[in-house]
Amino acid sequence: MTQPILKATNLVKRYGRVTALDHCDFELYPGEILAVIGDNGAGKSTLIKALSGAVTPDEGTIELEGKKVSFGTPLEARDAGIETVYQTLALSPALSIVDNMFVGREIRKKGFMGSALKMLDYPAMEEFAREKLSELGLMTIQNINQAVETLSGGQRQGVAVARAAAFGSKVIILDEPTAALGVKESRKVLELIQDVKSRGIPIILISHNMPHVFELADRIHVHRLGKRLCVIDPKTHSMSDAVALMTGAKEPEAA
Ligand SMILES: Nc1ncnc2c1ncn2[C@@H]1O[C@H](COP(=O)(O)OP(=O)(O)OP(=O)(O)O)[C@@H](O)[C@H]1O
Repeated sequence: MTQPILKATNLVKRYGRVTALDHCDFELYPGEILAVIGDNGAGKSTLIKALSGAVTPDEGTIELEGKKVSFGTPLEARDAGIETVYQTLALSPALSIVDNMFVGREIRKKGFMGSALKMLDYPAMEEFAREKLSELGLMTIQNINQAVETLSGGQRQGVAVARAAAFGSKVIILDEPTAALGVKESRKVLELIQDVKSRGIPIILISHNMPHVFELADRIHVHRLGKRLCVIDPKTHSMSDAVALMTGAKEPEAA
């Protein structure tokens, strides 16, 4: 079998007397969409935070492309090629689309103007943003200098996913990408996720929306009580199987 691109073994994370991750294993394979499902409080967010450098696990190991990694901050994970789009979108509403795409990694002008005066190369940034948005079919956004607060929820999510796809060279993590969206907007974001997958970037999708999970996922990681209970194939399991496993109404052997 191919090597996982991202793998975690025996992750433990405790918050006082709460064990949010209880010897949890995880694998993401190249090119796949892996959904992570689980009841409220099962530990999905903590798992994703551990994989993306937002929390440091107390025990366990994480490997990216077969190499052990230990991220002290989300920035370190990002630099290693893991991009996360959080449910509470980390976009700055008052800034433009271009500015949001480049926050923290702006392109400087070449030579002295860039290195000493720290002047930004706006034309280059605009060109890059336009290219990335149009690659993902997001060019219905007319003006990339418009403030993000003037966009619809779906368009905002689109910008956040495009940013992740533009910079996330190895793994993209999407935390509830359709949670706040209407039917039409969700549809666009689902298509966008398929587009990102077709570019060969593997995706971890955390979602409570079973129809969306079953539409997109190649495999489904079922999380219960702080650990991976099982991985199911959406082609051979039903949504009610998944929910029963998630809630403990059913055990994996009987699934
Ligand atoms: N910063 C924290 N401090 C204390 N306890 C925490 C913290 N973060 C998470 N927990 C606890 O860890 C457990 C797992 O939480 P987590 O948010 O990972 O679950 P989840 O599966 O993502 O839930 P949801 O679907 O509701 O978002 C919960 O009992 C939660 O209360």
